[in-house]
Amino acid sequence: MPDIQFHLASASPRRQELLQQLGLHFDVRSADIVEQPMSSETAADYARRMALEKALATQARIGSSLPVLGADTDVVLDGHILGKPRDRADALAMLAALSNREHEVYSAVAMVQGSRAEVMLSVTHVSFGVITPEAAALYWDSGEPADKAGAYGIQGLGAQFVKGINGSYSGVVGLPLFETTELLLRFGIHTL
Ligand SMILES: Cc1cn([C@H]2C[C@H](O)[C@@H](COP(=O)(O)OP(=O)(O)OP(=O)(O)O)O2)c(=O)[nH]c1=O
Repeated sequence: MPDIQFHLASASPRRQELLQQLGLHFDVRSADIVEQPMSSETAADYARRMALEKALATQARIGSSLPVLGADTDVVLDGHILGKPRDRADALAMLAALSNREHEVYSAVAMVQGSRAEVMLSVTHVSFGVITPEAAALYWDSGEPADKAGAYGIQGLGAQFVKGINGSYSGVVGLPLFETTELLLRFGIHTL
């Protein structure tokens, strides 16, 4: 096994898969932080802050000199942040709000090493077709929405609601690979 190049501060299996897609070597050291927007904090500032806090919390916990990567993905509707649903009712309300409309997905990635910290943000516009209450209930029963921002997964059954996407597909799934590659390069980690 080659030496690891950095630590991933995330429990998200999607983020691990996306980094593996680029052939990177890393270990997983998930961060446990409070994920709650501050009053009057914009979606962009919140996503950036969460990605950075995840990276910093893991760096402080493990005390490694290697870079640490954190990320955060949020669905944003009319400026309101939709994180992961609390329960079934919350998920059904999110899906009803997203039905037949366009929303944005804010996906931030942060890298820290020593006292150095950099953050990048990707914003993607996603338009949904109609989601009937019956379809939303069946979708919840599939188990897919429970651990995903906005209560959907574009990479799974949720793809059937997606009429169009303008931006970063990997960003919607959980880690914008264009920005991530740029960030890794800035810390001397090459993907090619
Ligand atoms: C919109 C969308 C989100 N998601 C997922 C990506 C993220 O895992 C999750 C958003 O929650 P996050 O809080 O960004 O991440 P997480 O709690 O899963 O993992 P960690 O904090 O440990 O890094 O939603 C999808 O998988 N597909 C989608 O289409």
